[in-house]
Amino acid sequence: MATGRTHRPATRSRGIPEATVARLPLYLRALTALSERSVPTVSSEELAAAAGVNSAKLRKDFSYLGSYGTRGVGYDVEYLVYQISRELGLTQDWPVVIVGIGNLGAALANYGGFASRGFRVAALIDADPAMAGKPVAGISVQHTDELERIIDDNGVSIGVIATPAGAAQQVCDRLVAAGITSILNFAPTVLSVPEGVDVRKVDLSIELQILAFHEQRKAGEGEAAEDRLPPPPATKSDRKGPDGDLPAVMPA
Ligand SMILES: NC(=O)c1ccc[n+]([C@@H]2O[C@H](COP(=O)([O-])OP(=O)(O)OC[C@H]3O[C@@H](n4cnc5c(N)ncnc54)[C@H](O)[C@@H]3O)[C@@H](O)[C@H]2O)c1
Repeated sequence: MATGRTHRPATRSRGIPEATVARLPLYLRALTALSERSVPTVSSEELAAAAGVNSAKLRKDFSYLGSYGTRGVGYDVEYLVYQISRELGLTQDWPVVIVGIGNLGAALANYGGFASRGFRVAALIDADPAMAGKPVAGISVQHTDELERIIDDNGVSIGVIATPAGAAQQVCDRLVAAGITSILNFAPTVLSVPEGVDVRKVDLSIELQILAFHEQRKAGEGEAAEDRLPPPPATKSDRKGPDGDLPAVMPA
């Protein structure tokens, strides 16, 4: 559910548009589910439906990978899993540091989905001296004083920021100065980074606000539709007797 933009031009060096890159994880998730069910091949329509993407778009996306499928057979599931994983750089291990081990940082550290996708949590870092040495998800939390050494020792290139918003830019600057070139930011603030550093922002409250907008529109459409409807015809129960309740449809 990552949202936001990377600070990158619209196309990558190998000519794959950023929008295609953003859909590759969706295909990969759908393909992994098929692979786990030992499904050997899949049509573009089936895969598009499973990934929630338009099938013409999917075929165009796969053409960037040089994958065209076989007419009448579809795409080879295992090979596509490999191709997309390779394209996304998931065939290698990516050590990740999480900075800010509060509610969110601890939940992220405990999330098993990172490791299974090639993202190994190499270190947990927090500014609170009382946290230092405490085990979270089986890893001992280290103090921010150690940040640069930890990144260097572990060859980390991806940092996750889960600190309060007020601390995020300063943490980001230190991560970048220490050699981090990709940041996943959960703090509700916009980070400034130099050229060549990618930032992805995850903000659940923004997602909820977008849903609220759609809910409001649906409610508005419902009310407008009701306004357009002619009044329903009076039924027997509407026409209660003189000593009953008021009729729902008043006589003209
Ligand atoms: N993106 C989302 O959808 C989402 C969801 C929930 C929370 N958040 C955000 O995530 C952040 C963390 O939320 P939380 O509920 O875990 O907060 P929290 O208060 O439980 O944890 C914050 C942790 O950051 C540490 N910290 C503070 N300054 C630091 C610094 N300079 N360097 C390193 N560590 C530092 C604190 O010691 C604390 O352990 C907040 O910015 C919050 O708004 C985002």
